Amino acid sequence: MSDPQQDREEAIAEQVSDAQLNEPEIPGQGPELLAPELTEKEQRAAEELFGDRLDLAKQYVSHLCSTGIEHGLLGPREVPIMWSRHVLNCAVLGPELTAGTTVADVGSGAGLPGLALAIARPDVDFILIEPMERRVEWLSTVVEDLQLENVQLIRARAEEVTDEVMAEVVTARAVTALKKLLPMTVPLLADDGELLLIKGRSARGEIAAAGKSFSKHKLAEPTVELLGEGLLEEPSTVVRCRRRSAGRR
Ligand SMILES: C[S@@+](CC[C@H](N)C(=O)[O-])C[C@H]1O[C@@H](n2cnc3c(N)ncnc32)[C@H](O)[C@@H]1O
Repeated sequence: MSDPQQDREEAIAEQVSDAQLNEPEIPGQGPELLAPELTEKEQRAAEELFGDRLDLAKQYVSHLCSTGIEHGLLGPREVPIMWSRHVLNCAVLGPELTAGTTVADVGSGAGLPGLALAIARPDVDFILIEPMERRVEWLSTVVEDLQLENVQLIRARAEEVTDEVMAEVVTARAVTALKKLLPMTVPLLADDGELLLIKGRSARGEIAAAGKSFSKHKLAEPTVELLGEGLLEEPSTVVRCRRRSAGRR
């Protein structure tokens, strides 16, 4: 039987895929649309997660809702839910990060979660890995416009940069199912590093389907956590998993 939540997640992944490029604009909702107003609840969450960098987050959302849609990175239907479903949903990982560490975000697309987190956590360095030229160009424009000094962009597939990227945390959202995602993300992790993978209710099913992949990749048992409970209308489901350090392998 199909899982409605999983169906919805797949729909989001599709909406942010290239197919969206060819989708006709919804009448009256063209790329000229400004960023949506925050609801009261979103405002509270955004203030807590972005603090004094909320204006930067608003600029990012404006980019997503205008040039991001023009460039086909997201679909116009995402505009009303840009804060809740996308930016806040990603920014809830911010408090989980440690100052002075490096985070690699695999398959950043429109910067989710990488850019949302780089805005929320200027004390953490981010490496955004994205193979598609058009997306990297857009990311580069936004990083420059927002003057983010803690972001490095790499145009490549994650598998191509295992020799140059080593991060304490690797993030990913809507890239692929865990079984395929582990071989893409684990080689970028430092010893004792941690995967923080934004998933939906399909998380436990994906963990089961990944079977022995976790131990094969020298990972500890994964946990499924809800982040942003009480803060977001819909908390984010995150699969957290630590790489065992060399001494403990
Ligand atoms: C559906 S989009 C999701 C984008 C973004 N993470 C989000 O949640 O909106 C998947 C992204 O993963 C990228 N991608 C696919 N395979 C990849 C790989 N092997 N290494 C890095 N990125 C990859 C695609 O180019 C695309 O931008």
